Amino acid sequence: MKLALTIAGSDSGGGAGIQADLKTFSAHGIYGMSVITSITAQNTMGVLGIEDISPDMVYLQMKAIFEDLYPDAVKIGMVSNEDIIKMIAKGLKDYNVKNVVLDPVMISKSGSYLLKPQAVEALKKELIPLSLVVTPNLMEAGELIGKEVKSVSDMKEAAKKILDFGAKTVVVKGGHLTGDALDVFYDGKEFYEITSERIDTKNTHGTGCTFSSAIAANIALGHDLVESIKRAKAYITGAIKHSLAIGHGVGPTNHFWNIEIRKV
Ligand SMILES: Nc1ncnc2c1ncn2[C@@H]1O[C@H](COP(=O)(O)OP(=O)(O)OP(=O)(O)O)[C@@H](O)[C@H]1O
Ligand SMILES: Cc1ncc(COP(=O)(O)O)c(N)n1
Repeated sequence: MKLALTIAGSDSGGGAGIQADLKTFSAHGIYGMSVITSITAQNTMGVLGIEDISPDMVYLQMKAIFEDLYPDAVKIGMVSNEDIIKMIAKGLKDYNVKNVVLDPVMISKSGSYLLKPQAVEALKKELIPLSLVVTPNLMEAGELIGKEVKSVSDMKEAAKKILDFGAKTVVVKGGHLTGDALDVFYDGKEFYEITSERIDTKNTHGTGCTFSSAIAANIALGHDLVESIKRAKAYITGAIKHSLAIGHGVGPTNHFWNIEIRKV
């Protein structure tokens, strides 16, 4: 059995964060574990409140996992504040963690800050250098490099700059562009454009969480990075295609679409 860990925030509505990550791990046949950084009261319409977990408790969760159930890959999502970021970086170093997928979550689709704006520098300094792959969307890439990212050539320029912060590789996600859903992967040598059809739906809550945890799941399964990203892209495209029109706002991605039972 392969093991994967998500270090992220809880989404009570089940569409993003820890809940999306664990569903993604399960759908890949992987045993999922979690380190919760923050609890959000959230649904498809928005975030009602956020309560961060203490940095010591974040570290203790990491200790509990790394000293007993060492994961094959780790995904990091919402990290909320500078003290939590520093504690996660300490844990990753103390336990010599290598296969880290960092989704630099900053603002929810509904507009709430999931990372304090003043903590962006800590994220850059402490967590990016410990990551195998960083997966910013257009806005996050822009915040990281201090310049708007609006086109495929901007995405390539951003990927290069993010590599300079110490990431080993980067995927800049183009989910918020128009046209095909095009992401750019850069490994320091080659650029890859990863493209799928754009699905016409408003129900995209949790797409970034699902994509990054699918990359981690495929790494845990033993695939190389390019293959893991390709498989994760196929997975997120299916999860958006079958997304759920539930709740009154932006519905979530769906993880269990391939088994259908129909009375005939
Ligand atoms: N409508 C869509 N159709 C197909 N693929 C999409 C669509 N929207 C996003 N994607 C893909 O989903 C993945 C996640 O990208 P996106 O840019 O939505 O991330 P994100 O903004 O970080 O997500 P989140 O807001 O959940 O954090 C990318 O591979 C992107 O290309
Ligand atoms: C706990 C948590 N983590 C991440 C997201 C980002 O997802 P989205 O941008 O789709 O709202 C979220 N809303 N909540």
